Amino acid sequence: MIIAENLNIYYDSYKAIEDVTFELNTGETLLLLGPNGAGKTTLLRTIAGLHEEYKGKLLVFGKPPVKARDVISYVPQSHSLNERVPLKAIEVVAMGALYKKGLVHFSIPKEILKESEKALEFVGLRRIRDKRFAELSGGQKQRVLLARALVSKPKLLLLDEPLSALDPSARVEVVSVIAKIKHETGITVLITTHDPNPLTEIGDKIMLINRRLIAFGTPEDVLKDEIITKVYGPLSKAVKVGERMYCFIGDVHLHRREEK
Ligand SMILES: Nc1ncnc2c1ncn2[C@@H]1O[C@H](COP(=O)(O)OP(=O)(O)OP(=O)(O)O)[C@@H](O)[C@H]1O
Repeated sequence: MIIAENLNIYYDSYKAIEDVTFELNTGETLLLLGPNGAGKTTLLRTIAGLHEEYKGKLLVFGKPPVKARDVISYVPQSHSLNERVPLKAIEVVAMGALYKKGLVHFSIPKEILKESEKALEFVGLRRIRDKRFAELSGGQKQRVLLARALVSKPKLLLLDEPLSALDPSARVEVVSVIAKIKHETGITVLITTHDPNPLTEIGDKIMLINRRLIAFGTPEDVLKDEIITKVYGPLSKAVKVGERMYCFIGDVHLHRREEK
């Protein structure tokens, strides 16, 4: 469902992603891992059809991303909602459907309201339907944004660092909603992350990039000392605990490069 072949992504003459090739099947969850500046957001935005400066092959459901945008939902790293606008949670969710239909409404059509309530219920937040978005906790806000992304019934969900800036208990809340999306909807999910550990259980595949593709495969294939040390240095370590892989890494790579 996503095919990339010799993909190069540019910002003018700067090549942010170089010669990346991979395929992801429908319904799989992919963790996109790499240090600061590796190109994770760039790759995600290109797959979302939001950045079109690329060469090589890139197909999403057999189409160039920009032609598949009606079935893609993208949740950026930091949301762009102006929290001074007193929107209720339910209104934020409904925006996900209104945008996709190109509608600008002062009142939410009944059908969209119903779908938005269902989406809020799915993320476990029906009870805060009428609370102001700005007053929600970090974990609740992220779950409302997931509901907003789901309300348009996407086939592909792209999440940019969904756990950053969340405390550990909020992370658990958000990971359990992402797990529910994976297990109950069949939506294909791509997640960029600095830290794969909270997500290794739900990642079918991991892609490790540092401008170029370093590794692509199952967590067991990729989270190996000889692979992660290539990107994160000799102190990084992969560990298996029970059936799960974990890795100890730091965002040291680019800092180290800058010091040279
Ligand atoms: N709008 C832009 N114009 C020019 N260069 C950009 C732009 N956005 C990103 N870049 C550059 O492209 C490279 C990849 O950036 P990107 O944000 O995709 O990395 P990332 O892996 O998501 O990083 P982080 O983990 O820090 O968010 C970096 O060198 C960055 O400076």
